[in-house]
Amino acid sequence: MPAEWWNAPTCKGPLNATVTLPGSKSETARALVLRARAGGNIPILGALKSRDTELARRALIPGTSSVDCGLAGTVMRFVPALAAFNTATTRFDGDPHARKRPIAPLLDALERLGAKVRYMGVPGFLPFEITGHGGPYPAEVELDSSQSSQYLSALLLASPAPLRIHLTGRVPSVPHIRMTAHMLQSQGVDVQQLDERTWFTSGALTHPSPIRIDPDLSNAGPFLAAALVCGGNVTVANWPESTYQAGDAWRWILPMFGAEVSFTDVGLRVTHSGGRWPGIDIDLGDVGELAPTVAALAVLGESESRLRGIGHLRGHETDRLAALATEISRCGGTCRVVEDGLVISPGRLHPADFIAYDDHRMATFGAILGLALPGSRINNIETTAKTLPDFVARWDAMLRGGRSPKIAELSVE
Ligand SMILES: O=C(O)C1=C[C@@H](OP(=O)(O)O)[C@@H](O)[C@H](O)C1
Ligand SMILES: C=C(OP(=O)(O)O)C(=O)O
Repeated sequence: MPAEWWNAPTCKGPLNATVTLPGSKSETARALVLRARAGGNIPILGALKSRDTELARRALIPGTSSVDCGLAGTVMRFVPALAAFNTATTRFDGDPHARKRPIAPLLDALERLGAKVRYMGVPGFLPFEITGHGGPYPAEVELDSSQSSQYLSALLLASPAPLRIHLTGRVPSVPHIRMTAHMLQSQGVDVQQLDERTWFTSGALTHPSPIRIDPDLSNAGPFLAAALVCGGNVTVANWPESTYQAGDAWRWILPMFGAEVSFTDVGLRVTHSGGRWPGIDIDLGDVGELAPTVAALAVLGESESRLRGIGHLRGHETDRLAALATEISRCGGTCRVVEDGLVISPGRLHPADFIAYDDHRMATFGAILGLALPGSRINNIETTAKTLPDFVARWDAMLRGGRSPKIAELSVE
């Protein structure tokens, strides 16, 4: 456990802040894969630079034979799919917990498409080697998509040839699949959902075109949640009018906790009288990555909350259901893990030393609770750099009522 503990700041009064956020992790990961497929021939505007996206950039350098996935689901799912359609052998490994994240259903599908997979540790998990072949490839493949939407995104993003994908499980995180389809379509690929269980891609990128990345709306969550905990208002700048990001769901989730949400000239503004709201009953199956932030608000609620549809969070950066239950009880709340989610009840809350589990969203979960529980600390707050560099500076600026560190110009790469 890191020796460094971060003293989580508390609310000093109602907020009045504007927050700027860097680009979406999910959009950047897809853009980097598409650019690699186009031989580097796609300009990307406003890409995120964080641990996950730097790992993706390195993994996608032509000729790479050994890929460090870190703890990035996007790297450990998208890049093996690319490797299966190339003729070399590529080795994959990652952080200790990445070796526990599920991937076998995707690798099984890649084997059915002709790739050779050699597990070098526990079968079904990192580390492994993939040897691709130059085709021709089968035109259809079955995929068990129940554990992660990233398996289907990976096949759609990587396939160079027409492919029908038959899903044998329920797919979580549907907006992420739609984001994949939309970004492929913007490069001239014909991607269609043929029926509830079948997807089609035409494969070839026929019209490589520039990609613009919007701010990361999932990472907007903790900042917007602060407007509820402290009262006042927080505006996240440059909120897109239309988007496939999961975090756009904050617009309907936060009103369930009594927040007012509106668009201003600057972005999305969330206003709340502060500190009191009822528990909620919510299916987060489409937007599971928002669950830790929703859970933090549920802990502070005045009645029971149920977070449903998120059994697959057991395979995220950590087993998030177990981690949330442990951390909620650490600060005096009550949390029961059920098959598809969490039941959170009010308790006598007190400050706590929250553990981040190398999970950016568990770290920000602790930061939200820290606002309300003076004296709380979080170990390894730096783990937020997985998707949000400068989290602490942005959090402090928000609490001071200022603007976040400026993102001067959206860089083009
Ligand atoms: O494709 C993506 O960019 C992602 C898909 C989702 O994964 P799961 O479907 O595994 O939850 C999401 O939770 C993750 O943060 C990012
Ligand atoms: C599940 C997440 O990430 P990953 O892309 O590593 O799966 C997340 O960011 O909440």
